[in-house]
Amino acid sequence: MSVPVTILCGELGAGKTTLLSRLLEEADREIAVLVNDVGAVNVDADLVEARTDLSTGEEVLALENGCICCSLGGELSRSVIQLWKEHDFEYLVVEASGVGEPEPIARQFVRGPAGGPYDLDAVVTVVDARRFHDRFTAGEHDVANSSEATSPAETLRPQGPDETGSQPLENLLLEQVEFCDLLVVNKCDLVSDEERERVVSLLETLQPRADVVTSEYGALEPETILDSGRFDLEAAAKSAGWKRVIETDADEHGTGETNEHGTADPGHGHSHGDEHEHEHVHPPERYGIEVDTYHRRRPLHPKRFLAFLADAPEGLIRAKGLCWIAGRERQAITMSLAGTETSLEVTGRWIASLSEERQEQYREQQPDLSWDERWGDRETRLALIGRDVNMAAVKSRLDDCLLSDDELDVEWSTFENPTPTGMDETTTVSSDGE
Ligand SMILES: Nc1nc2c(ncn2[C@@H]2O[C@H](COP(=O)(O)OP(=O)(O)OP(=O)(O)O)[C@@H](O)[C@H]2O)c(=O)[nH]1
Repeated sequence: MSVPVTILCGELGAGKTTLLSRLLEEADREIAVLVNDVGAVNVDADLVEARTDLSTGEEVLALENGCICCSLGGELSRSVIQLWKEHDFEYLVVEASGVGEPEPIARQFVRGPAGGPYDLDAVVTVVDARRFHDRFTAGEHDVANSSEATSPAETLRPQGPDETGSQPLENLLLEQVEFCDLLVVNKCDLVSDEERERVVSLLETLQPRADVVTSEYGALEPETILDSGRFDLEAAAKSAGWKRVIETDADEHGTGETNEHGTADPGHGHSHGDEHEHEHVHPPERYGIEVDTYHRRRPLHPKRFLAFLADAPEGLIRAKGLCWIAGRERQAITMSLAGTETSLEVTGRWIASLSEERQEQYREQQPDLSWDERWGDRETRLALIGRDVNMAAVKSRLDDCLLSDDELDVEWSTFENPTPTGMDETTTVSSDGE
């Protein structure tokens, strides 16, 4: 029988090790642990080992070569298969590095060789309630003095992949939230009841599919974490709140031409009574959290768009989707804004930039593909999630970034354009003035 696995994610210091130590103390079964910590390999392993009854401690295995997600190709699978062959245990917990993306790790247990002996039970993300609150839901008075506008030149940071991947930290944090089955809001002793509720509410918007539990020092019943049977790769891959918002928008407003600028302004894609409604989706007015979409079929001016990102509206917590930037007629660029950081990454190619023949092939395969006579599939379609933010003003500022009629007629390649060109290339922009 395959061994169930729980993957434990969360930012550095969120309380993963604390939770795990309690789990090992309280669970009445043999649990093996795979620990991986960037730059501090073994520290956690020692800690966990010291707190468990395992006589040899051998069941705690540390990946020596750094980040799980960077050595995914082989080492993770090899390690867990070796562990399974050489030891006798009933459950495996993988404590993922605080900077890893959970999805590739999860895939190893579903599609990779580790899928044989193991069965992924759940991906659990631990959130530091205090830090999450301060980072993403701070009220106006908290952020008032951090809003000095900075020029894009000062804040642009082109990045390549390094040991933390190519993503800014806040983006990774939200990706860990958006790809999981259970969210543990830890360190609740450090927030007020209202702050806690605000965090929970925001998490439910960012990730409507996950269950949310709160804790202090990771004090949870083992059964909350283990044997939940929650994991479903397809559902997890589609579950991020921003993806649902975009899908609902596309479903409701179709794919065809809309009004001036090709605007498909959907209002709120998640209102109650909507047939696309899912469990946990809550009224937008709760704690001032709002969800909206932005859809235009007109390119963004690179410089104005970057200036907007460098001075992003304070209440905008999450914005994600594809953008069409003038001068990048081939590159479909994914914009991912998380808190004060935005990454722009080339994640594909517009079909409209392919040969006629290939375009036809693609369009036959995707009959629902949104297609414009003039621009093909090029468009900007973003999900917007914010708190106490004037969404109409956000969209109006985005509209100011679109090319004017006059600009549509000039050569777009003459625009100064620091946005990425190559596949997987990323440019990051920070709006916190750092
Ligand atoms: N106040 C408070 N402190 C906590 C809580 N949970 C954990 N801590 C403390 O926070 C610090 C970090 O906790 P860890 O469990 O090591 O966090 P981690 O997520 O494993 O951190 P990394 O291994 O660095 O990724 C430790 O000093 C813990 O004692 C909590 O609920 N409240």
